[in-house]
Amino acid sequence: MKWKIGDVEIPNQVVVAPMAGVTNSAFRVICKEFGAGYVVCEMISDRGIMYHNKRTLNMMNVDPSEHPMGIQIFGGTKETLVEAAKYVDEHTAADVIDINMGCPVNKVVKTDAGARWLLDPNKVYEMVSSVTDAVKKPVTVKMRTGWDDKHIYAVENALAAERAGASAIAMHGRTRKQMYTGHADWNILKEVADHLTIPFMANGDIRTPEDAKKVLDMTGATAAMIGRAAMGNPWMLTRTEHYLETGELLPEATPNEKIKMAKEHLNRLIDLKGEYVGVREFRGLSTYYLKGIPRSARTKAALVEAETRDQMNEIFDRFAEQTAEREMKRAARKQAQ
Ligand SMILES: Cc1cc2nc3c(=O)[nH]c(=O)nc-3n(C[C@H](O)[C@H](O)[C@H](O)COP(=O)(O)O)c2cc1C
Repeated sequence: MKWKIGDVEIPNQVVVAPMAGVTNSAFRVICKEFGAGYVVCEMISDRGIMYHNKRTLNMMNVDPSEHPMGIQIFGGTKETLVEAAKYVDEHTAADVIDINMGCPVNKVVKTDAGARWLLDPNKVYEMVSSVTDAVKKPVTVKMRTGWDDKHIYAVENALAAERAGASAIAMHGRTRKQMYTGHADWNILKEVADHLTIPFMANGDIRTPEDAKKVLDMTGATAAMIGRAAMGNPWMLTRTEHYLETGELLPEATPNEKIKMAKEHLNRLIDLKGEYVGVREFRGLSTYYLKGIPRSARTKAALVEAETRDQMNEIFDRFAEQTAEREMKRAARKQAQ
């Protein structure tokens, strides 16, 4: 099902959540190739943009195959967010500007950024309207449900952003205090979806294609925003898109497919950031590709210590051989029975 953020057409209901250290351009392109309708970059500091920090500006490079995509900014004051949004509007190829109102980490909320905004719907209105007034691209906001269970202003904050001219809202069904513990509360997401007239992306704990269908049916959200479940598993996006369209569940990727894709992801990250940084950033991501594959613990431990592309590739190749051998032995045993 197609939908729109402002005048930007999104071809389906599968959205990849912004994830720092994960949704850089290398991974976003992969997500697009695996069927995501819309992707959001990792959060980018408003001050980094204002001071033209080289690393920050590099984070905003957009590959032509990524569209439609959003660039997410975070910051603690209206003025700095407006300046950063204007920069994204005028100097980047992003289709959408997203404002982070969900980041729970101390370092961020201490500067009044991220989830700190959630404590005051009036401030949300004021800041979002200043941003929407200043830019041409559609503006969206990604929120959590509230600060803690005593300060849940999910509906108020979402409506404030809508009144302020936001073109869509995404909401993670946890409070700031929860961080990543407990469960995402899809009931609150339903309440928000019931009140909004602009498109709404439901987020939190969508782990399978069936979960995506369930959250869409239950909340009436426009799209399902998927974060952790896509890490090391872009097939989750293809499978979800296909399931939502047809009701048919495609098979999961085989270990061999996963290893091949991991190597491809590593190559693309190195193309983007060079071998030294690419390998180090891929250490943490590499293990997600092996999640759920039996006897991968030692391989994971080796990957997080690898120093070069060749070392990583050798580790992956050795593991692929071992897995294939085990598979052959199992098949032979089965035939002998
Ligand atoms: C490693 C990681 C980095 C994240 N970085 C961001 C970020 O930069 N901006 C943001 O709005 N949310 C960020 N999030 C939150 C996700 O976008 C999402 O809201 C959360 O993971 C819940 O969705 P999930 O259950 O599908 O993972 C991050 C989450 C993870 C796991």
